[in-house]
Amino acid sequence: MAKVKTEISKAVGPNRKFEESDIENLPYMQAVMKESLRLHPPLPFLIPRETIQDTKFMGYDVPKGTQVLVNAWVIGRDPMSFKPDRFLGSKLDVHYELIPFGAGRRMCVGLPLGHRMMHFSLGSLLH
Ligand code: HEM
Repeated sequence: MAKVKTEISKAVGPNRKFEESDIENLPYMQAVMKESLRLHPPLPFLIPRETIQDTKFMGYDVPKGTQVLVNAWVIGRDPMSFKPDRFLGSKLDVHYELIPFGAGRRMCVGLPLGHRMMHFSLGSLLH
């Protein structure tokens, strides 16, 4: 928390409000958000999907019409320690590195908006 506040103080200063354009200059705050989403995904099972045809996946037969859930909560529990630095320098949309918004061609189309809203809210609060 102290590290994010210091970063915001340096980038924004005391004489104006936090602005959306400040987000790109706050790499540590972005890393904190990624680490928080990894450990606490808002949609722990993402969005349920259904197979449209009989499928063989990693040796398993998955019949047509099967509901498929991805347990992002469990996937994001390893490692358990809160260490934002692990995300410094990474991009949110890197394939399968971070999956609270899903992955692949049906991943969240609202990612850019959700991403901005979350960072803007957190940045404004801490500033
Ligand atoms: C923190 C904010 C959000 C999170 C964590 C989130 C998460 C997700 C997840 C996990 C999926 C399923 C992806 C998959 O199956 O691979 C999804 C799909 C979707 N999201 Fe979001 N979402 C967020 C914000 C938004 C916003 C702000 C919008 C719209 C303005 C939005 C619109 C959609 C739509 C339309 C889909 C369906 C995409 C498809 O099936 O092709 N989401 N979201």
